[in-house]
Amino acid sequence: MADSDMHTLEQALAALLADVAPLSTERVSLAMAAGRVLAETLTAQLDTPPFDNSAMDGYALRAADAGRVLPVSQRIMAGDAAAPLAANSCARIFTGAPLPAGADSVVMQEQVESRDDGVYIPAPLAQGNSVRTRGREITCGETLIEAGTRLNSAALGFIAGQGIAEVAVTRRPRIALLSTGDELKMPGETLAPGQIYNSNRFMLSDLLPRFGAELTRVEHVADTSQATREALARAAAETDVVVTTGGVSVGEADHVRDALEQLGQLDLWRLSIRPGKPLALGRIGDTRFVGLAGNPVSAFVGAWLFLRPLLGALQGAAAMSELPRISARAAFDTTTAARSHYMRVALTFEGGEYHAHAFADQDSSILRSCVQADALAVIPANSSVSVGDIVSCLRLEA
Ligand SMILES: Nc1nc2c(c(=O)[nH]1)N[C@H]1C(S)=C(S)[C@@H](COP(=O)(O)OP(=O)(O)OC[C@H]3O[C@@H](n4cnc5c(N)ncnc54)[C@H](O)[C@@H]3O)O[C@H]1N2
Ligand code: MOO
Repeated sequence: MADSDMHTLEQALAALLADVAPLSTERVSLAMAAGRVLAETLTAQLDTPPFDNSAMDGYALRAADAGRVLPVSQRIMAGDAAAPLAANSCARIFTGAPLPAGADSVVMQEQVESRDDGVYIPAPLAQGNSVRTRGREITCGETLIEAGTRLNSAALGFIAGQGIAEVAVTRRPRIALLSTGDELKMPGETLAPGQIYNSNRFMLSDLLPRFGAELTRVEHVADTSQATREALARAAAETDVVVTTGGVSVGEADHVRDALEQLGQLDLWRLSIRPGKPLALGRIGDTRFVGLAGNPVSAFVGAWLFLRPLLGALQGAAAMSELPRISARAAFDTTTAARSHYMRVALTFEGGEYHAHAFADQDSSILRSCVQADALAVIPANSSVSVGDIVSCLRLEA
């Protein structure tokens, strides 16, 4: 097959995402919602903060009363209900405590002088000083968080601040991870001559749940056409996405594409990208199929470039369709041929700009090149890059 038969990354992504609809929704308690994608737009149910309150430990008063000694008429802790402020007085108040009716400002305690008959509060004092007003963060009825947002730690806290205990989220995509290759053994087993350990299984078992997937089947498949076909059929029957590693190239033990074509359809094969050229996309019934190339770097990069957007689309998370992009100054030289190169780079920030440092050996079998990587520098096909050139980088953020 000629290089001209290869598909671009953009063509492959378009084919992969063309008809993906978000999965069904379920309600989960907020404690279980971390990393999930919101399936409803949440509306604020109350003003936060729900009442005017003090930003400081100090004294609450009418700003117009500053510049004299005021007796302390009450003491208000966070969690107390405050009585209205007595005329010509101030209230001892602590951070988060409600402002008493009649007060319009707070002075931190470091700025007052204690006297026998009260506290001297210096003038001038601005109305609203050190007061956090009701609804400053959000008011009842405003949009709290949009549907399609992946819930991060701050979002969970923000939602909790509204007293919301349960949210509707998209069901996690069920995924089967099948490794192929008779040369593979599990860590802990003894290697016979010619054998190696299964790296992809451990790498992807960690990575795919970070993209929101639930791994419901993880298994190894023997290199025969029958075993491959049976394993794909079993996996497709119970999952939303079947992912395989290895067996998609042109070797005599590469049975994955044949099995896929017998059970379903191959939508696209062979990409003009490095690493990951033999990547195969397809479907078995309603189940999506992604066949990652077996070289560990190819599987790693393929997961970031294809499985993250696919899992994002299945969860209704638009922001997952593309990795965040930054510009960086190359700290390496390179030249590409017919395939665009997704180089693994470590980013540093010096002199006001990012610098991309490429691991020296960028072969697709060298998983070590990914261990320190925090981005993929995208080098277009048939181009060259010299030290100091600006390159576009995709950040590896799940
Ligand atoms: N004649 C050709 N040969 C190859 C081509 C080609 O176009 N023509 N493409 C090369 C490229 S590029 C890649 S990438 C590989 C991918 O081939 P497969 O996807 O079929 O993968 P395998 O042959 O099964 O394995 C490739 C390599 O990776 C090792 N491997 C596989 N699985 C694992 C695992 N789970 N953990 C660790 N290592 C794994 C495997 O032992 C092989 O060394 O094909 C080239 N060949
Ligand atoms: O496409 Mo392969 O992943 O370069 O070695």
